Amino acid sequence: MKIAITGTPGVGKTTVSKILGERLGFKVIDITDFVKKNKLYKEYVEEMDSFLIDFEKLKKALEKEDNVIFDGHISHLLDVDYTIVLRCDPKIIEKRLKERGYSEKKILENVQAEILDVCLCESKGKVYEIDTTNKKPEEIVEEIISAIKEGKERKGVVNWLEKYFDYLI
Ligand SMILES: Nc1ncnc2c1ncn2[C@@H]1O[C@H](COP(=O)(O)OP(=O)(O)OP(=O)(O)O)[C@@H](O)[C@H]1O
Repeated sequence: MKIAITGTPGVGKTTVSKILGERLGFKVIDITDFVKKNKLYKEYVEEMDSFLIDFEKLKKALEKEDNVIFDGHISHLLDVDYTIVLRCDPKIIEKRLKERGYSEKKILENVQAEILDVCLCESKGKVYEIDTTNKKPEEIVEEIISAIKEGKERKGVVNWLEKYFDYLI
């Protein structure tokens, strides 16, 4: 089984993926690290401080993986059996990315992406969305395991637009 753990940067993907991998005995692949290490990108985009990923090369490089968790904010674009979309209050994401030393511009871009449900809208196939706000990582992992066991699908659990509209203007 291939599971994507996706969501806005700072939402808690890596934290959750590590615990989930231990619980399921699955390998965890950090997609950003994997792309950099294997040079699966077309170019580095300076102003965005990010890589333009070569998706065909990336998918080919991952196609033989099984019993694996793809941890990354674009993992929902890969060929997976289940996509778990983590959500979190944009204020918390903003605080976490500030603590990480991101630029104001990059923080705003990511907070806006969370408000606009970007990862959720791009996710296809079996999707289960979780609002992780004020939940412990272990709690989130339990919810993921039971959702996958029961083949549950869920979208539309949060709506940040009304509360945080000011971040978009
Ligand atoms: N459920 C949680 N409760 C409290 N803090 C959390 C939780 N999940 C993650 N964190 C904290 O939030 C920060 C970001 O977590 P993490 O690195 O897992 O996010 P991420 O989505 O993988 O980010 P990125 O995509 O940028 O790698 C870390 O400091 C982590 O300790």
